[in-house]
Amino acid sequence: MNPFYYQNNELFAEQVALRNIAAEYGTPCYVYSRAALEHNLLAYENALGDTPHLTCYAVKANSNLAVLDVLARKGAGFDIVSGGELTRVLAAGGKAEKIIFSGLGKTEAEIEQALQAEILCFNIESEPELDRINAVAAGLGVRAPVSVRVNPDVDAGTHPYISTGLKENKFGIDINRAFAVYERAAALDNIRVTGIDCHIGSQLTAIDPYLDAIDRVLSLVDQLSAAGIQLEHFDMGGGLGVVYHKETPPSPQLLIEAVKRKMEGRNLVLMLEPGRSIAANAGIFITRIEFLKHTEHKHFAIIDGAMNDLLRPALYGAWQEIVPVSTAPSDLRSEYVYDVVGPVCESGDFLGKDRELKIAAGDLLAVRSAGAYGFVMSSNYNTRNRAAEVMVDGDNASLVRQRETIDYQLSLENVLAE
Ligand SMILES: Cc1ncc(COP(=O)(O)O)c(C=O)c1O
Ligand SMILES: N[C@@H](CCCC[NH3+])C(=O)O
Repeated sequence: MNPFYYQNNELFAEQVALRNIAAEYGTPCYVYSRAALEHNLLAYENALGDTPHLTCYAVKANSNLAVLDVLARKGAGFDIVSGGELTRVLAAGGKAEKIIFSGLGKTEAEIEQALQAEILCFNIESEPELDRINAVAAGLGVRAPVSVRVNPDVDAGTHPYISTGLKENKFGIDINRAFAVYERAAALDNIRVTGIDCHIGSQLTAIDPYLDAIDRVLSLVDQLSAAGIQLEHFDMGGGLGVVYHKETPPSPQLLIEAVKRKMEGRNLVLMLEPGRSIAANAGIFITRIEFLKHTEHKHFAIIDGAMNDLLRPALYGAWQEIVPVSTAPSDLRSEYVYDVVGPVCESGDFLGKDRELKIAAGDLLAVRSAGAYGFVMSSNYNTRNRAAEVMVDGDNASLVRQRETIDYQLSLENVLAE
């Protein structure tokens, strides 16, 4: 499903022209489609069918309250990595019993907050973390439900910065060490061992790395079972890729069918942590061209959006499609191969390089597939206000996060008394 389409030379989000959103809420601005979010979650739910499962949306991909609310209403669980994300999910109506807590640096306060909320499970990533959770649970007089995130040493075949399942990565517990950790965990008074987890990376475009990882993890599940440690769930993580450019990722359906075959005959609830594959193509980023700058060597489109708004191109050299919001014929537009750059004082501040565009100053551009790891990775670099976020639902557009103001930014800071 693509909720962003052209009609009469105008780019729409569902039934709302992006030009109207820009006029009302200004630019730069993120726009999300409710229907696409729901559709993307349902793709997993339909593929899982009556398999016992829980789809836990990875909140880090896009944590806007309206996004969480839309997914919670459709029954999603949530994968969180901080106390802040826990607060967001609960504020958006997510159910504590459908929350799993991932991440490798959980603080005592975060653990306590999650235990008090009675979340479903902690995915632990180290032995000191296990001990910390045990101690905090003891202080509260409860048993903490725990699953070990195993690092299966599988190459996910993705960008090195977002590959997580190799032994040199900081994530998870080495699969060769995991058995001993389970034995220790099972013996702790305030820990209840409930599951096993692995997440090997993000933007995966092939099924095989998942299946390799699952084989390794299931063989550990069998060893544990033989030793009397019975697990209730297997969490396969997230990571399924989307189409940004020429990638050909499998659909959730294909992936889930292959995973279900591996899981056949096992009495394990299947858990998932998809982020990007739910949010990325449900969002678009709109920005206005301030100036066109033509030099002897290059043509630049200087826009009002920047790396502080959408970091992926600068951080990973990521390619995201950039299209004009209006394609109406106009003699004012000049056609060149442009670098689309922001006003931030860094040469790495670009949203796209070498893009063939027919544009004029004042035009709006849209960056596709920006719903995941877009706004959430934005910053105030260069004292820029973070962008507005808008959600479209049919023919209605609502502001779901107001543009920051300079007063707001300065209100967080103080000067010394003298
Ligand atoms: C533990 C964990 N779960 C889930 C995700 C979500 O990944 P993705 O957005 O690629 O589906 C991530 C990010 O890679 C993660 O680190
Ligand atoms: N931030 C990354 C994905 C990180 C995945 C988190 N574990 C991206 O934009 O592609």
